[in-house]
Parts: sequence; C-alpha cells; structure tokens
Amino acid sequence: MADRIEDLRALLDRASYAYYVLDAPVLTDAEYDVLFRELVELERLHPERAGATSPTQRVGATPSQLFAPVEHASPMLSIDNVFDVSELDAWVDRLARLLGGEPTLFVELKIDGLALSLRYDGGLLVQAATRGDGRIGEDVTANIYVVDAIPKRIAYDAPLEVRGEIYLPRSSFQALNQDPTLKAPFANPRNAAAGSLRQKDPRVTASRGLAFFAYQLEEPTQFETHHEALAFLSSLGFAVEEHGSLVDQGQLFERVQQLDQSRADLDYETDGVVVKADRMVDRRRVGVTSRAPRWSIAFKFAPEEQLTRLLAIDISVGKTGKITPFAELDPVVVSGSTVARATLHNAEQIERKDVRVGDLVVVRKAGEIIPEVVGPVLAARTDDLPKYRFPDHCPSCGSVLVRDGDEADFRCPNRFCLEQLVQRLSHFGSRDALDIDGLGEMRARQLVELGLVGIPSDIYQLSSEEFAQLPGVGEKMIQRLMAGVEVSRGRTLGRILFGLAIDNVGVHVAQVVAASMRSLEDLLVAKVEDLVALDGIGETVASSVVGFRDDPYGSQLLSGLIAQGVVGATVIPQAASDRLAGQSFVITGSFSDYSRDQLRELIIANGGRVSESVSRKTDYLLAGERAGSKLEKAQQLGVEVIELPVLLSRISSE
Ligand SMILES: NC(=O)c1ccc[n+]([C@@H]2O[C@H](COP(=O)([O-])OP(=O)(O)OC[C@H]3O[C@@H](n4cnc5c(N)ncnc54)[C@H](O)[C@@H]3O)[C@@H](O)[C@H]2O)c1
Ligand SMILES: [Zn+2]
Repeated sequence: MADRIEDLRALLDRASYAYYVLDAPVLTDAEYDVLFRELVELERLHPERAGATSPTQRVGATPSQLFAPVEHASPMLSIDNVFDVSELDAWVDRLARLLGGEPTLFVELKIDGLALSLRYDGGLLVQAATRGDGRIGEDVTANIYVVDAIPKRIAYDAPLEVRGEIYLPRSSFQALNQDPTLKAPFANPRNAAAGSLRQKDPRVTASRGLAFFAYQLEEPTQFETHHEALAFLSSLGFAVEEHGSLVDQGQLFERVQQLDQSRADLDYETDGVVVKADRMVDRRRVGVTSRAPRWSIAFKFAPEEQLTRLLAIDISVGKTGKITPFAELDPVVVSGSTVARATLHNAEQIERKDVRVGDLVVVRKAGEIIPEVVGPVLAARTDDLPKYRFPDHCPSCGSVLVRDGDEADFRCPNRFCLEQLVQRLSHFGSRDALDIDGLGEMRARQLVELGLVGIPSDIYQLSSEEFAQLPGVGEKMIQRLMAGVEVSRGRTLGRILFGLAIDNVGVHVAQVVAASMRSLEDLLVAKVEDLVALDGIGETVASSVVGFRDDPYGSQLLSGLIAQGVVGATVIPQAASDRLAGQSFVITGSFSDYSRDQLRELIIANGGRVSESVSRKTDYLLAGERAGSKLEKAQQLGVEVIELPVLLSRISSE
C-alpha cells in the first residue's frame, strides 16, 4: 500500500508539472481527479503516511523561472471538489455545523482558466500575478498590461486587490488552434489561456484575445458579503460573470443543474460551479486549510463523454505534410450532436493510450472543440485485438513517412504530394490568405486532381475553358472564380506570405515579415539573420522561411507568383514597433493612398490589434472618407475617432 501512495504522489506530481508549468497536460482532468481522490482516501486510511509534501496538501506547482516571483499577501488557494449531490449536501451540512446555523450561499460558474491576482494603487494597476504554488506566484504585470479586458485604471484610489479568472473565450481558442505557427494545438482553453498569458513576449499575449472575470475582492475588506463585493467590482469596471446568485440550500442542487444546462451556449469553458459562503463573517469563522478554504466547494460537472466502438483508424495529410490520425466511430450522440469521427491527435498518443481498432472507446467533446478519443476502455477489450501499427507510407503519394527527433507527428516529406497540394491550394485561397472567392477545399481538390493546378501560382494562368472542366461548374461559377482569382492579384504581402503555407508562419508572423519587405521579391534574398532581427521572429521561424524559399517547391512557387506579378501590394514602409501595443482599432471608410488591408497590417506590425466591429472595448476608430455606421456607433459609445495622419504620426519614429 505504501507503494501505491508513493506511485500516486509521483504520478500526480508529474501530471501537475505538465499541467501547470508546461501547459501541456499528460492526463485528462477527469483522470487526474480520480487518482487524486484515491490518494486522499489512502492517506485518510493511513494517517501515519500523511506528509506535507503530498500533492493533497499543496496548491498548483512551483512557479516557472520565466517570471519574477511575487509573494501573495494572502495565499491563493485551490478549492475542494465534490462530484454528486450527496457529497454536496454533506458539505453544506458540515459548513452549517461549523457555523452553528445555516449559511447564506452564493453559487457561481467555475470558469476554466487560471487564477490571477491584480493589485491597484492610486487607481492604477501596479501588479498582476499568477497563483503559482499558492504562496509565491509569477509576476505577469507586463503581459497583463496588454490584455484589453483588464482595467488598467479604476476609479478607486486606496490599495485594492482583486482576484479572478483569466481565460480564453472559446471563439479565440478555436482561432488560435488553427494557427499553423503553433507547435502543437492546445488541449483545451484552460491550457491555451495559461500558455498565452505566460509568454516571454507580451505581444504574443496581446494577440490572443484573453478575457477576465473577477470573483473575489481581497482588499479593501469593508464589504460584509460576497455579493456586495462583486457589485462593487462590477461598478469599477471589472467583468463579473452574470450567472452568480444567492441560493437557499433547498434549491442549491436545482440551481447547479440549471447552470450545467445553460453553460453549453457560453463563449467560455466552465468545469463546474463554485458554492461559497456569502457572509464574510462566516468565512472568517471557518477559515482555510493549507490547500483550500473551508467556506467554498467546487461541484464538478461530468465531462461531456460517451462510449462507442472504434471501427477504423485513418490518417489525413495536412498542408505542411503533417499526418493526423483520426477515428471512424460507430456514430454516437455526444452533448447534442452526432459524432462519427474524432481525432486521435498523433502517433505518440495512439501508442501511449494503446488504442486498437475494435476497442470500446471514450469519446469527448468539450464545447465546440473537435471531438477526440480519450482512450480505450481496457476492461472491455477482447484478447484478440491486434496492436495498432501506424502506417509507414503516405496514403496519398506513397512516400515513406518521417518523424524528426522528438516530434510527436509524422510527416509526408514530399512537397509535391497530391493531398498536400490540395490542402495548400485551398489554404492559399482561404479567407486570411489570398481570399479567392469560390475556391474552397472541394474546388481545390478538383483542380489538383484534374492536373489543372500543381502549385498555387498556376491558378493565375487558368483560362475559362479550363475552369469549365470542373465537374458541376456552370457559366456563372466560372465568372465568379475568374473574378475571384483576378481580385486576389492585388492582395497584400502579408496575406501572400501566409498563403504560402510555410511551416510555423501564421497570420501574425506573416504580417511581421511582410512589414519588413517591399515586395515578395525581397524574400528571394532574405537571410536568416535579417528575419531573426525582426521583433517576435525566432530562429525556428526564420529558418523555416528561408528553408521554404530554398527548397524546390518553395522556389518554384515564388518564381511562379513573381512571374504573375503577384508580389504583394506593399505596406507603407515603416519599421515594426510596439508603439500601438495594447490598443485596439477598428478601420472604416476609404483612404486614398492605402487599402484597409494595408492599414490593418501597419497597425499589427506596430503592435496594435484590429477588429471588425466597434464595441466599448475599441480604443480608436480609424476613419477615412465616407465613414458610415461604424462612425455613428463609435460616437455613441464615446470611442475616440482618429484620422490617418494622426495614426501615422503616432507610429513614425522620431
Ligand atoms: N490534467 C492534469 O494532468 C491535471 C493536473 C493538475 C490539475 N488538474 C486539474 O486541476 C484541478 C486542480 O486545480 P486547482 O487547484 O486549480 O483547482 P480547480 O481549478 O479545480 O479550482 C480552483 C480554481 O478555480 C478557479 N475558479 C474559477 N472560477 C471560480 C470562481 N467563480 N470562484 C473561485 N474560483 C474560481 C480559480 O482559479 C481557483 O484557483 C484538478 O481537479 C484537475 O481538474 C489537472
Ligand atoms: Zn504524401
């Protein structure tokens, strides 16, 4: 038994490190919670083996060395969990016993992000820190300064500390996971939030769209109840999650169930509800343990999981050659929609989980995220299922698959692989790239399979007769495609660079690189050193750009585009800077010398953000000629309107 305790402690320590420090969990939360409870139970049965270093006695993990340490004024604790209604009732009864009377309870959603402490003094944000190990957190002030959703200035002069959850909205999470410069997609919004906040370069943090909900006022302490403190925070401009409410014990579970049902439609992940004593005097009375307050409890929702049969494992080839295995499933309904396919992530995961065709598997869908196979139900396996062997060859071109060093993914190394060409053509025409109207994955596939397009630049040479060969394409569609191709000739360099589908080059990187060049031709002579000198561009990105240019496919594509004159409408020559860091813009109207795309790139290259619509969060509306409804909206909301010369003077280097 001693060994099981040691094993569990070691395993949970490893998992916590992967989860909190590396932002790359090796267990699912549900798996972690089960093992954690087993350890709690064993330590209860063997009190002589309890120890201060056990994961059951600690909060979080040792803070990373990336940030300066911050000592919290009072510890930032975890919250104990319950998983069903009887445990929840037992907890309330116990609290009532400790207090000698019924507590007033406040129930709120448990946001799946990470805890943040914000300190203000003289009305200004002076420090932001993560929870860390509860006592010492990480100083992330510089990164928080660029998060629009967090007030930097409040109408309150005395010292104030507020705690809350910083999180990544689901919509931002999905957009982020599409970014090809990410080394690996984030497992869930919580990890993505932690990874986005804990960046060395605040500009990366700024670009991720983090949001924040305040849920605790530490200082000042004059409020007698939690709900009054929340109202005060809200009046100061902090976002407070709107589903929180006071509730009687008799209605507690009903309220928990209601919250469980309403959360699917929210743009943020929630993994449970937190029940708290509302009266501060009650909180002080019962106090805290080394790990968690006695006055609050988290009721964890069941993850959205189902069991089904794994019928087959197939693999797909992406635009950079990355091979992604996916499961064909006996269709099953998971949180409201039918799932027949789910990702298996990569070869390493299949190997580690030992998933086999024919297994009964757990399928999970969290919010809008692509469904995934969590793992096989081993107890249900029949003996004769053979171990899965990952294919050696590309299903499209037959090349031998490769895997570099410690990479988790296999790749098809053949840049001229038919499936890669399809994916790259469809990426080339996609919305953030050349935005070619009418060219989706289906048409891209037809064009490549008919041999009409090899590399994307071929599309600029197609005649209407050639477009007419596409199955099911009539006169109207031909006109639309031809027009779409023609219009795309005038796209900016940033879009073209993104459209090339270079490893590690997402929208943002492409724009930074574009801002340093006059036209695509400059890429022909760019050196790794030049690129590394750009803000936010590292060795990996620089080498992949130069490597792409120098390989046979890349050089053919570049010369093809240059021959067609698709070299990028250039951005105004301005060095990249961070002069607009933390500022958000909306662009409206027309400008005589520049397209809106160019201005967008200019703003991004200088550290700002650009959104489509005006809201209270917009800092500036950049207005040109004939500005319409956005101008009105900005005036209504009191958003500052600026003209182009003002913007240019703000970013020009003196
Ligand atoms: N997958 C893994 O390998 C792994 C490893 C370690 C931990 N975990 C997960 O983390 C959990 C333990 O982490 P934890 O200690 O951060 O506990 P927790 O995340 O379960 O609960 C405490 C946290 O909830 C957050 N929170 C969100 N909304 C809140 C609200 N309205 N009021 C108060 N707090 C709110 C706060 O950040 C607080 O720190 C485990 O139960 C497990 O699910 C997973
Ligand atoms: Zn291939």
